Amino acid sequence: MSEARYQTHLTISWDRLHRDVRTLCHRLLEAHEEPFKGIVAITRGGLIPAALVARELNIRLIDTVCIKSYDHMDQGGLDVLKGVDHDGQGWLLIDDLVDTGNTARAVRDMLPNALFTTVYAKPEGKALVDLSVVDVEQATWIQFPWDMALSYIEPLAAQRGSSESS
Ligand SMILES: O=P(O)(O)OC[C@H]1O[C@H](OP(=O)(O)OP(=O)(O)O)[C@H](O)[C@@H]1O
Ligand code: HPA
Ligand SMILES: [Mg+2]
Repeated sequence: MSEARYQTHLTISWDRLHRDVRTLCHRLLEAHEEPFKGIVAITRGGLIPAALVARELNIRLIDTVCIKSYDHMDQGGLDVLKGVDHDGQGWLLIDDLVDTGNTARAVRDMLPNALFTTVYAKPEGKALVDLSVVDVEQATWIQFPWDMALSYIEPLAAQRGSSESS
């Protein structure tokens, strides 16, 4: 599957991401009194939310499941590079988003007893996670801040001038 299935973009700034992760942390603290044994971050996208959650929930033990599914917008087969040696009981599992749910399904099988959270969730995968913060439409591509850079843009009047002269 590729780019063609995405019709719109949702651009997430660092500020927005930080706010959405803090909302996730509030919900975790409200629902779970027992401290987590640690965090399992799903690389690479889960690493940044995992660091922010670790700070808010005062968690020092962080492990990873290393898995790759997409090459930019092109979805390929799942490539699991590293797992963990437990079933997730008492652990918090974190990814940036769930889209088709392919990654979530594979990681669920590896850690069936972890509490699985993502910051963003699309409908096809949402039921696979225990907790997510922001619902995003299936046909929307989420642009994360680590995949973007600030760049110069022409003033509107100059853009109009160039379109009128062409
Ligand atoms: O629900 P799915 O359709 O499986 O898509 C979601 C997964 O895809 C992305 O990871 P990706 O494989 O692009 O690797 P990355 O985290 O290293 O960017 C994202 O970080 C999720 O892990
Ligand atoms: O919408 C998305 N944005 C970034 N990475 C992704 N990997 C799967 N879906 C997405
Ligand atoms: Mg990922």
